[in-house]
Amino acid sequence: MTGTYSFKTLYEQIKSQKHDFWRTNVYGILATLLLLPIPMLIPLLIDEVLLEHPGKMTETISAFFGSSETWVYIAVILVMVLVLRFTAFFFNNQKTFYAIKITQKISYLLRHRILHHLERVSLSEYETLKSGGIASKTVQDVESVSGFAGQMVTTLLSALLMLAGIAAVMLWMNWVLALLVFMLNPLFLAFSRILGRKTGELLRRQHEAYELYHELLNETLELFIQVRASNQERSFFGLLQNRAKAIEKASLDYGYKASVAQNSSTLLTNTVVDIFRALGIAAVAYSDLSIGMMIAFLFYLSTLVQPIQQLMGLVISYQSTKPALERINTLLSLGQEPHYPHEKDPFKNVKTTSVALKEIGFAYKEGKTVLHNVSLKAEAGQKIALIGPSGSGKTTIAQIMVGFYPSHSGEILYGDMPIKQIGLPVVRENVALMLQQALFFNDTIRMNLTLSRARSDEEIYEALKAAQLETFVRQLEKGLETPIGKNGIRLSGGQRQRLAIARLILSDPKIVIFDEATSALDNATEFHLYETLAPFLEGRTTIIIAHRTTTIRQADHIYLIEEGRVKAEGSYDSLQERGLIKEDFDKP
Ligand SMILES: Nc1ncnc2c1ncn2[C@@H]1O[C@H](COP(=O)(O)OP(=O)(O)OP(=O)(O)O)[C@@H](O)[C@H]1O
Repeated sequence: MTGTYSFKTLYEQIKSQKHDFWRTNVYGILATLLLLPIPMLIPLLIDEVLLEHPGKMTETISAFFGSSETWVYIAVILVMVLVLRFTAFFFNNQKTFYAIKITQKISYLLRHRILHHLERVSLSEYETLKSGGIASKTVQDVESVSGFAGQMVTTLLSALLMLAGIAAVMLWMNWVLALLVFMLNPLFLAFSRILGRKTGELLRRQHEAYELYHELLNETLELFIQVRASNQERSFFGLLQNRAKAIEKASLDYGYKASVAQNSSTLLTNTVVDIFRALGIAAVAYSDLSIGMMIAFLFYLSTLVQPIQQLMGLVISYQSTKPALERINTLLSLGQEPHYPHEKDPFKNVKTTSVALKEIGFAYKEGKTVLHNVSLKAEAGQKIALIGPSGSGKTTIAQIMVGFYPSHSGEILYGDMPIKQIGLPVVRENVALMLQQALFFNDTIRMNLTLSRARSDEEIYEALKAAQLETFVRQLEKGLETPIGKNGIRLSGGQRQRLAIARLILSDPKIVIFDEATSALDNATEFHLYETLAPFLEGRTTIIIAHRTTTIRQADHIYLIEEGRVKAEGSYDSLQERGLIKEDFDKP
């Protein structure tokens, strides 16, 4: 399911719901056919009853009911009209039900497609996204597109049929007037295209204003503490106020002009109806058109307004759906992670495995190489450490190991098997990357530990114990069900890191990569934590990225990374002898 979404895709999706599509149309057609004769029935009574020109209708009623009383004619026709109207009402409701079903299905399919695409979006493309934009695209724009689909399903066929039916009846009544009426139709549609283009552009601006507002609101609330600590509330909320004002202006522009467009089309159609009313009276005065027929003709003329306005509305919303589709396509055209087939499994039936990078070259942006021919290896069960100054490329190496940025040169091997034959989901299932800054859901301790996987309380407490957090959690009134707040705000920095470590233990990976994962702890706590973690890490390939000498001392082998290159490697003692280990790499 790749590629962009177009009107053709929309059409295919409507078509794929064949049964509901046909039900909508059959009910629509039935309702239209039932409503079609209504405008003619009562006016015919004028000619045949009031003006005493007996015709087919009165003859049939007399033959059927054996009475020529005026009230019988009126009552029979009234009952017929009411039966037709109520049955059409029932069919119209059925039509609406199936049309809404199609519309909602299209909304769902479209959201499903966007979410499916986002699920596998490449990290480099993800970094360009703003969450507010995604929210408005997946909510407002999807609604616009599915709303248009619904409008098309309900109105297109029945409006055309109604138009054709009324045209036929009017031609039969007075072909000159009818032809005049129908010659005006293209004018109506051209007029609505112009209106549609104008309002479509204004709607696009309104959506853009919403998107800018959502983006900033999301970020400001996300980083609220930072904003407050920097005493920048006034500036951020000031900017938000400006964006709220921009929404007001864009919505006023769109709301007003869309309503003017709507009123203009009503005005145009009403004006035309008025002109034809006058022409109808002229036709009675100067031709053989009867009064009853003229009234019927005028009723049809008023009825004609409905399908014409429906078609005009469709043309207008086609124009405003175009920008919504364009915006949705900006999401659908984001690059995705490559799909590597799962041909080999180096993690199967082993406790751990080796990991190696072979001549990795990588740039986030073209021309700005971050890694130059980096080669390194951790044998199965070995602990290696990556050290080096800030910005030298250590985190990038860790992220490349788990396939976050696949557009690199060189090879990544697990158990001597290339990552391209293992598949990214399998690698991530078995290799845990502990981030510098662990991220948490605004949910309970349990959910943040298990990430919704099924785990027993016993397993969870065991992991908490290994991460030295068991006593703390047991003392909490709600225990594992305690909510930790937005990004774990109700926990201390150290508790957050320990929670992340408990999560790691619970996921039982074959390889662990610590990217400065314990940097928020003080020296003694960190030392103690690695000591506690020792049984868990024992025999598991471990890669530690750290600044502190206490952390890297436990490594079997150390790589010194500088400016994206492996500058030196060896044991802690050998590097120290060469004067390559500094207590703090960021200090000159
Ligand atoms: N997502 C990104 N997009 C563009 N450039 C990036 C991105 N992430 C990192 N960089 C750049 O790549 C270089 C290496 O960064 P990296 O985070 O790998 O360094 P590091 O050695 O882990 O640093 P630190 O010790 O401070 O965490 C830096 O110049 C950084 O600015």
